[in-house]
Amino acid sequence: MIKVGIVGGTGYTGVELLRILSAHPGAQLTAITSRKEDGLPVADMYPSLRGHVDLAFSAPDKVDLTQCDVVFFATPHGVAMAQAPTLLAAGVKVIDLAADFRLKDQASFEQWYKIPHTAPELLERAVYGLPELNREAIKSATLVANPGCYPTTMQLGFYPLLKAGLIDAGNLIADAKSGVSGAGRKAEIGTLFSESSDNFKAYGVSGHRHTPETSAQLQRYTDQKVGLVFTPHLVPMIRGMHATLYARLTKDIDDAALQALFEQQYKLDAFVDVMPFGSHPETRSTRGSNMVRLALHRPEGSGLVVILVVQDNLVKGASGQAVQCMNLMFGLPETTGLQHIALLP
Ligand SMILES: NC(=O)C1=CN([C@@H]2O[C@H](COP(=O)(O)OP(=O)(O)OC[C@H]3O[C@@H](n4cnc5c(N)ncnc54)[C@H](OP(=O)(O)O)[C@@H]3O)[C@@H](O)[C@H]2O)C=CC1
Ligand SMILES: CC(=O)N[C@@H](CCC(=O)OP(=O)(O)O)C(=O)O
Repeated sequence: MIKVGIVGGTGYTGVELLRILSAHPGAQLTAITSRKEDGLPVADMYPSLRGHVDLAFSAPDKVDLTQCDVVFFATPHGVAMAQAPTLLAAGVKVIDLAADFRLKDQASFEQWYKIPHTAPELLERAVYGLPELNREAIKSATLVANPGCYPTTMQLGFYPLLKAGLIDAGNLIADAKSGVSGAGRKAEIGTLFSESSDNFKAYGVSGHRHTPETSAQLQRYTDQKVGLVFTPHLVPMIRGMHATLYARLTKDIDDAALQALFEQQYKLDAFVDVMPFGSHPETRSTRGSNMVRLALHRPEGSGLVVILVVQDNLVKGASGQAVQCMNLMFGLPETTGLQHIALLP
């Protein structure tokens, strides 16, 4: 059994890790930290886990995480970089759900995240944890940078077209919407019920930190200079993410060939569903599951291809993807513990 530690077990991605890992046949939950809930049984805070998780939260300084085989950081940016060096030196694998190791360039990290990077020597060692595009590297990784939720949708949608050289990489547009759980469990005015329900707004329009993350990753797959305009929006739902991606086609290709390109690309990927051409994937078709569903469209006379991508921001956008990486890092079948079917309605 893989001994698992979770730093930040009370947050939304932390409890999602608990939900998935408590039913994972190869994982043994060993330590779960919280600074505020030290000593509280996990199931007292989250009754859905009664009978499944019999551990209590521990203050981070009271647990020896070096006894674990892998530690997940479900914490704000800056926490994993402080603790990863010690854990890695002790032979513990680390999966960070935050952004500490996603950008290879320290200056870019510090510019976008507004905190100093305290472990820049680990940036090269970190492997970007998007299995569909980086599977082999993840298998031998000791430090994984789990992608952001929006970047997962953008990369999986644009990648086949970029790799095939079919689009103008300098003019990619992503218009994306997230449920409010994307902002985490911490108290903030913008996520109050009376602010976020019955309301709809864009944010981060002039610059969001997921733009440099996505551009840097997409740049690996094309010789053209990637240019991306990304606009996130907050929608009044709890879970779910919908990205509408636009790209200009630079080569002649018919609808059937476009569809075949995506089907061929993802035919071995259990968690990417290429829906029939012209479909309209719904966020609820991924709710609680590790699936990404996508569909292609060609608006009449526009010269554009539109890719619709949906996922659950807390599962494929965060904790499910992190467990998918863990499975690869420990030589388990990639789908282990991740085959939940989405909740409907
Ligand atoms: N929500 C989402 O959809 C996604 C989130 N992410 C990223 O995952 C990370 C976690 O997100 P989320 O679960 O939403 O966040 P939450 O705010 O819901 O939870 C944060 C957790 O971290 C703990 N924590 C906070 N500060 C510290 C600290 N200094 N040291 C140790 N533990 C700390 C908190 O518990 P306590 O205060 O008790 O210690 C809490 O358990 C973030 O970096 C986020 O950007 C990535 C993809 C999607
Ligand atoms: C709705 C909402 O607020 N979403 C978050 C993204 C969550 C995520 O993926 O975060 P990290 O890159 O920080 O890990 C945001 O836009 O900041």
